[in-house]
Amino acid sequence: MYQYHCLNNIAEVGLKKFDGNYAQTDKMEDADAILVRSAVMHDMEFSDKLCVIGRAGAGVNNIPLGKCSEQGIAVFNTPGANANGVKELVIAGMLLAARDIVGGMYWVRSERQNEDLEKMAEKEKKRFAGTELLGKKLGVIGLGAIGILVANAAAALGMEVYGYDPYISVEAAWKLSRDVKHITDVNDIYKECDYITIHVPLMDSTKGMIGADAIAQMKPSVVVLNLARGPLVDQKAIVEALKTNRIRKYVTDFPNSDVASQKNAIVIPHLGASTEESEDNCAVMAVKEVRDYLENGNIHNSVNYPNCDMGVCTSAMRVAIIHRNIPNMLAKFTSAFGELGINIERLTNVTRGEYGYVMVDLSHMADDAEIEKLRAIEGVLKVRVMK
Ligand SMILES: NC(=O)C1=CN([C@@H]2O[C@H](COP(=O)(O)OP(=O)(O)OC[C@H]3O[C@@H](n4cnc5c(N)ncnc54)[C@H](O)[C@@H]3O)[C@@H](O)[C@H]2O)C=CC1
Ligand SMILES: O=C(O)C(=O)COP(=O)(O)O
Repeated sequence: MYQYHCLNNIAEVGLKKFDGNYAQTDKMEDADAILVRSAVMHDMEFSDKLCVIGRAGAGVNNIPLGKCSEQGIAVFNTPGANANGVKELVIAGMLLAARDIVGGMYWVRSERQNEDLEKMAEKEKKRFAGTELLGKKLGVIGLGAIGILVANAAAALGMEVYGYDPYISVEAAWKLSRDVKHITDVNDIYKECDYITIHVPLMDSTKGMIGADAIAQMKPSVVVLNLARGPLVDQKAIVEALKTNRIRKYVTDFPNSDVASQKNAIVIPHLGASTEESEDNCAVMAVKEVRDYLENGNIHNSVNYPNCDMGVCTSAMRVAIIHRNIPNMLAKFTSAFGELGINIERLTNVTRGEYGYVMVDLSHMADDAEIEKLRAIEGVLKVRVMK
């Protein structure tokens, strides 16, 4: 029986994918698996029992990846599962910035008892007028699951789309509309575009990517959209730009009081992935990944360990070993099984950066004392047994 713990609300349709071999626990220390959305895990301690963290979503900056890797805990996310939800909010964000729709709605509400409302609206509407998206230049920084959908949708709306992503995957490039102009210098986006939207993960290398230098190059009429993570945009620089009308609008999904206090900020309470569809997609995908890892040792969409798939185990026993990616590890494992007189029927060894992962299907069961011998090998971080 496996136990899982939820740090956030995870959609029911996903939790239902756990079968009778799983029970939910309120105690994190008892869990084999944790499911999480945006709860910040950096100060949490993890028990030796914990094997896997499933992030029902894309961003993993709330999870201490280094600590997890060192403790042999696999971390998964759900690539693309909420991308459409975010894309739709980005399009909504551009439309909300183009005309003062919200200001206009508040004005109507404030005058709702006025008998002359209909007539007054025709007089006052010029205060809320704006521009159209058609023909405007949109710069998309980061062409992953979300950036691609935004770029393609904007192109379909008649925008001239500039796309920048020096690390774009081949699969992503295939999905991109041929109308999107390939930009190799992000400064061209800053200089040329009427709308700029960022869709990169928050990492040390991307923190503050849009800062005072980038803003200084932008047109004063620019709308900057950040539905990726607050700190990707230097908060001091953007507040200053809003205060001095150096930019037209800042649309963000990440509220803080400095930004929310600015007249030209459109601030949303992190709703990008908060649609029924995205929540369901993420939960189902996360539970599927967690189950395949716990039951079969297979790794798909991990953000800290290499992918590995040996299907379902048909041998007497499967052993999965997370280890440091240093010389001679595989030889140590195979000779350990040899000394125990256990035949290896199938073996996969994959590595990613500092870590390696070995799965072996064995001809007969090893006992606990024999498995302990594997755990004692220097460089081994975690050993799991699946029968
Ligand atoms: N507001 C919300 O509710 C949501 C926000 N997000 C945020 O959006 C981010 C992106 O999500 P996805 O598109 O699903 O991720 P993804 O991993 O599919 O795409 C990220 C893209 O950024 C690119 N990239 C990385 N560094 C870059 C750089 N320095 N310059 C340009 N491109 C760079 C990568 O090559 C990749 O193509 C997430 O990491 C998360 O922080 C994601 C989902 C929901
Ligand atoms: O998937 C992401 O990166 C998100 O930001 C969505 O976060 P949430 O699951 O809505 O707390």
